Amino acid sequence: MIGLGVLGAGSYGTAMAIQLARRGTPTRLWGRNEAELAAMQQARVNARYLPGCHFPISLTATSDLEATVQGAAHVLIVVPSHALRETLERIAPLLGPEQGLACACKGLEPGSGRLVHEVVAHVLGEARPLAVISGPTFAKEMGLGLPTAVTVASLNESFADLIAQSLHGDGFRAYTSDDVVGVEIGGSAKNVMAIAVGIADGMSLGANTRAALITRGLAETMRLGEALGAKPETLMGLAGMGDLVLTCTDNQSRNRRMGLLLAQGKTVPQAIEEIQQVVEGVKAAPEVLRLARSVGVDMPITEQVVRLIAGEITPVQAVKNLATRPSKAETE
Ligand SMILES: NC(=O)C1=CN([C@@H]2O[C@H](COP(=O)(O)OP(=O)(O)OC[C@H]3O[C@@H](n4cnc5c(N)ncnc54)[C@H](OP(=O)(O)O)[C@@H]3O)[C@@H](O)[C@H]2O)C=CC1
Ligand SMILES: O=C(CO)COP(=O)(O)O
Repeated sequence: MIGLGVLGAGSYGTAMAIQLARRGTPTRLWGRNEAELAAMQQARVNARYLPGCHFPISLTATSDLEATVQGAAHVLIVVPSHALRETLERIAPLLGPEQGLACACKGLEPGSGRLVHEVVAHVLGEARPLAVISGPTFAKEMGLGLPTAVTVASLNESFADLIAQSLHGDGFRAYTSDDVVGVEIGGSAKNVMAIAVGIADGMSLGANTRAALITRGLAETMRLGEALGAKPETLMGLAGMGDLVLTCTDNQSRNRRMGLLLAQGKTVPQAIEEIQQVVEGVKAAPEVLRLARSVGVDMPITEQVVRLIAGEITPVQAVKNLATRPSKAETE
């Protein structure tokens, strides 16, 4: 049985490590806070980020990065997107040539707008196998072992299979794909849409508005995906529509909760302070919009979220701006 090293001991890194270990994969979970990781290893639970989800026997929590990377056949990175480059730079001197990387970060690099696979290529080159993992997967439900499905995408079919097989089983389904860009776009854009839907729900705009935003959010995500070479069926699948619906409709989503708090008149820093975990859509929104503009794609919902986050408009103005757009063909 191969061993995997999971980097990032927040809610999702912990849930991923639990699932791998549950399947019998010897798994080390690395986090940067020495005291917290020692406490986790002792208590067999991540009390801060994933309370109530107990560690299987083959899971070890540690703050020893070198041992985690060098003791693993392959490495799974589950830090927030803004910490991806720093994490890659830290592990670059530790990685062996045969080690593959999987990434479960849902976002774009702040500032550069690079997709996850582009950041990896920029730091480590393109020689080693790379997979990206995405889909409708709230950490808590995964950690509790409730049925869940994800997409594992890689241009290297056998690496996608290997990562999928390491996770698959016990009610957890891992599907494979070769559409890395589609999976990355789906995972990044849905967080922006969840902020939009949270705002609308926070303003009590009703179920019709929610359904319209989700559907038109999917339409603008698919336009962007198409322009970047993604397959439409990926964006209609788990990493697209699946995750969009999940994140937009359930209050486990931190992005949706951000929208709900913005609708109450809270500022972005106040909402982040209240949520206490990463809210990827805040940093992703301007990058998604910039990327869309660079390929000539119109993303009106994303644009309103960007302007609202920047403090340029209020939730009421954002709704008015969307509602007063001229009529057009639905499939345009
Ligand atoms: N939670 C979920 O349900 C899901 C999350 N994801 C994705 O997983 C990724 C991680 O999110 P999630 O686990 O939820 O976030 P959390 O906010 O739960 O945890 C973030 C973790 O990242 C760590 N971290 C932050 N910066 C660094 C850094 N520079 N170096 C090392 N570790 C760092 C934090 O450490 P510290 O505590 O020391 O600050 C913390 O352990 C995101 O891209 C998210 O979109 C994907 C699917 C589901
Ligand atoms: O990506 C997620 C579920 O698939 C988690 O969404 P949030 O980051 O909005 O909590």
